[in-house]
Amino acid sequence: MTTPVVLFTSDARDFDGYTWHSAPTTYLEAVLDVSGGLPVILSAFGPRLDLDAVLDRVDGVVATGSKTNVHPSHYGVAATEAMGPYDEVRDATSLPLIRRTIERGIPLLCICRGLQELNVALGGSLASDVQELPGRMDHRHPDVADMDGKFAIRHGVTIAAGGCLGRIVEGEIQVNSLHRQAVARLSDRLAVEATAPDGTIEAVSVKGAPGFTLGVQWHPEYWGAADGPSKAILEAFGAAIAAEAARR
Ligand SMILES: N[C@@H](CCC(=O)NCCCC(=O)O)C(=O)O
Repeated sequence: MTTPVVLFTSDARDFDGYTWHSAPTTYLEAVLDVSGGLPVILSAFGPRLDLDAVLDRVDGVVATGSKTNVHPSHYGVAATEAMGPYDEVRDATSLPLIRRTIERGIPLLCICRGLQELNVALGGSLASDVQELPGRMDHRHPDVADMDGKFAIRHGVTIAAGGCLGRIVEGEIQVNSLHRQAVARLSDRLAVEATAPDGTIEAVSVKGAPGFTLGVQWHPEYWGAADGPSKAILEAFGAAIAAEAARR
């Protein structure tokens, strides 16, 4: 069987006089090493892209995390500087990519910003600085310099029984947390798959989706091989992309 090919979203980052279309290596390596997919990064050229031309050639899609936030104009809210930073070329690529991937039944894994994009792409909205909302935890990463500290496992989430995620992991699991935005109005096309103790939606799936579709607010890619639930999620995505490769 040929190796499944997995498409990754990219961020537009300015460095050394260029704009780079890039994705963090942790997501790429987790899919390569745990899910068994060949990682390919999609350029963030938005409407200039023929998405079907690339989706004809892949077996899965990953929408990665990012420090940047989905531009609030995509969910009917006026943008402020405090709600940034933004990456509008990423939005212009990821949001239609997510919708078309779901329509075509191609396996889709959305992580952190990716979950937020999934909700917005399907008509939902986001809340900013959730740590400032009454009764909510601080979901931002710890104020430390090292990446292992930033991505440390540090709060529980309760998995909804019998759902897409519930068939992969059960009960309560421990996860890392590096976000200041979260789902506000959940798209009516999404089902809640996990919640944090403060009620923050931590995982979703697409109701009636023809293929594997999972969004998680935490980062299974970072401890992909070492952490049981993370590995189970990546392996379940691996099974879905392998089946897609065999079908295609
Ligand atoms: N920007 C959004 C999404 C957060 C996210 O994707 N975090 C992963 C990267 C975090 C980092 O490297 O600092 C939000 O803040 O909610």
